[in-house]
Parts: sequence; structure tokens; C-alpha cells
Amino acid sequence: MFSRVARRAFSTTKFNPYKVTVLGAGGGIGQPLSLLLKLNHKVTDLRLYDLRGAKGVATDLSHIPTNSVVRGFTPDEGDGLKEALKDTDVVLIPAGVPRKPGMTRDDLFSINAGIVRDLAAAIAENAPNAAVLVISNPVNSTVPIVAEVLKSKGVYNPKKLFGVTTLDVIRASRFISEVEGTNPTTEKVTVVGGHSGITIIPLISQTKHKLMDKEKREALIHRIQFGGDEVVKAKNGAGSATLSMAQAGAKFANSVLAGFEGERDVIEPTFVDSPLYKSEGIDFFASPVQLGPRGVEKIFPIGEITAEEEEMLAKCKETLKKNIEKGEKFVTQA
Ligand SMILES: NC(=O)c1ccc[n+]([C@@H]2O[C@H](COP(=O)([O-])OP(=O)(O)OC[C@H]3O[C@@H](n4cnc5c(N)ncnc54)[C@H](O)[C@@H]3O)[C@@H](O)[C@H]2O)c1
Ligand SMILES: O=C(O)C[C@H](O)C(=O)O
Repeated sequence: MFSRVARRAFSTTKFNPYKVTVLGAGGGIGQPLSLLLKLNHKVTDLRLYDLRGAKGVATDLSHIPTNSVVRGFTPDEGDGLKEALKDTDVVLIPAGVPRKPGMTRDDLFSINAGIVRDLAAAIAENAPNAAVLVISNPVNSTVPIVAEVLKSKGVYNPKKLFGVTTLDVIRASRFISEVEGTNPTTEKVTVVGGHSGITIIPLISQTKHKLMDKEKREALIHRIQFGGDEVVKAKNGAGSATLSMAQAGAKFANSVLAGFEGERDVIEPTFVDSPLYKSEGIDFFASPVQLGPRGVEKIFPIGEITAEEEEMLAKCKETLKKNIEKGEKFVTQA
């Protein structure tokens, strides 16, 4: 039985009808991500697609008494991908293979580039107005792949394409709190650049811990940049981060939906088509972005940084430029 207060709160809750699709929903990230989206009251229509397993995951989640209807789609019955995408508002893409120990994210390009390209073509056809949140690695290259496919189909909207770098941001909060003995939920670290090794730049100088001693700071930065390797090593061949990534992906998706709903001051670092370093041939860059009803509302510059961070930025740009070009050429020179 609901108490009177709970009943009143429930009956006055406003549900906006958002359709959200997860491509790769049967996987290590896909399953917990779908669970977290099922628990999100902003989501009313949840569609799960995978080559296999999506129907079982959807049926399982469909017993949870939250606001959304959840359906699973696979390619074996009719056009599952088309049905999963039709007129959806947000698409999250965790489809693709994860790393094993000894691999870089770039080593995943040979398999994941084709997967992401084909899914992007289906998005262009069935959900050209959707916000697309790319999780599949290597993000520095898969985001440009999606952009080029959407451009080739005449439906590219740079305000609605996002590389999800939220895992770097949540790791930074957690790791800095471990170093400083503080509450991780109140630690905010701006992380800019891209999503792999030295392209991940946590701006410690912009935190309240800017006076941290050099040795401690360098170890912290290295841990944030290579946090993914920590998980790959610990899972010992069974994949990479899935649960923390699901949390990160659900958090970012919630922010995108909050922006759609017109909530004010929704700001998240994310890897987007950005003017910040375009003059240097870098088409995409992660920096704090204000999200709104049309997607990207405002891209913030990275602000004042130290000489040490300038050096990191220079190295990041070199790698990022190559990663982005690799993704773009995969589509344009095919
Ligand atoms: N952006 C980030 O911060 C971040 C963090 C962690 C992992 N990742 C990346 O996410 C991806 C997925 O990782 P995972 O651990 O969930 O892998 P996983 O192997 O557990 O799951 C991937 C799922 O994708 C599905 N899939 C493959 N091809 C597909 C297609 N064409 N259409 C639909 N589904 C397809 C598979 O069937 C599988 O269920 C990897 O590339 C990984 O590197 C990114
Ligand atoms: O490390 C990986 O390969 C997965 C992901 O990009 C991560 O940062 O955990």
C-alpha cells in the first residue's frame, strides 16, 4: 500500500515520453545500462537491440514496475534494427568488442569501425533526429565515423552527436577523493581531450586540490588516463569496464534527456564536433558542454591551464588528430 504522501507524489509526477534505444543491449555494458535506463522515469519507451539476447534482457527488465515499456529486438525476426530505432529520441551504442590485456583501444578499430558504421547508417535511415551517444571504442575514431556516415546521408546534426567520456569524469572524482581523503560525490574534475590514454586530460589545476604536490598529481593523472587498463587487467581476458561504464552512460543519457526537457545548467564534458581546435585540424574535442532542448547548446573552452597541462594538451592533440582522421577516412575513402 502507498502512503497518502507517496500516492500524491506519484500521481503528480510528470512523465515526458522519451524513446531510448540501446544498440548492443545484450552485452557487458548493454545489460546494466538497460537496467539503469529502465529505472529512469524520463524514459517511457525503451528499445533493446543486439545480435543476440536482447529479447531475454527486455523480458527480464519488463517486470520492473517503472514508467517505461521495454521491448527487445534481434535481426532474426523481421527488421529488428529498424523497429528498435524507428523515431527514437536517444540512441546509445555500446555494440562492439572490448579490449583484452595488452590491447590498445585503437586495436579494436578493425572490428568496431564496421559495426559502428553500419549502425550509424541504420540510425540515419530510421531515426535521423535522434541524439546519438557513442560508447564503442575507440571513441576518438568511432564518433567521427558516425559523423561521416550521417553526413553522407544528409542528416548530420553536430548538436546531437556525443562521444561518451563520462567514465573518465567519474573515475577522476573517485580517484582524486582516494588521494585526498575526501567525499567522492562532491569532487568535480573537468576532463578534456579524448577517450584513450594520453588524450584524456584531467585538469587538476581547476580543482580545489590545485596545490597537490607534483609526484602525487602525476600519479593521479596517470591513473585517470589509464583507469581502463586497470579494469582490463583485473578482468584478465573477460573484457573491460562494464558496470562503471553503464553508470556513466546512464548518467550522461539522463543529462541529455534533462537538456531536452529544458532543465537549466546541464553541463557535462563530452566528445563533440567542436570549434575549439578546428583551426588545427581537430574536428572533435571533449570539453564541458551545456545540454539543452536541441542537444548541444554551448561548448565551453577549457579555461586557464598550467604549463604542465599545456604540454599534455599538445601531446593529446597530436594523437587525437590522427585518431579522428582515421575514423573519417574509414568512411570517406571506403
Ligand atoms: N566509452 C567508454 O568509456 C567505454 C567504456 C567501456 C567500454 N567501452 C567499449 O564498449 C564496447 C562494448 O563493451 P562491452 O564490454 O559491453 O562488450 P560485450 O562484448 O560484452 O558486448 C558487446 C555487445 O555488442 C553486440 N554487438 C556486436 N555487434 C553488434 C551489432 N552489429 N549490432 C548490435 N549489437 C552488436 C554483441 O552481441 C554484444 O552483446 C567496447 O567497444 C568497449 O571498448 C567504452
Ligand atoms: O579501457 C577500455 O578499453 C574500456 C573503456 O574505454 C574504459 O575506459 O574503461
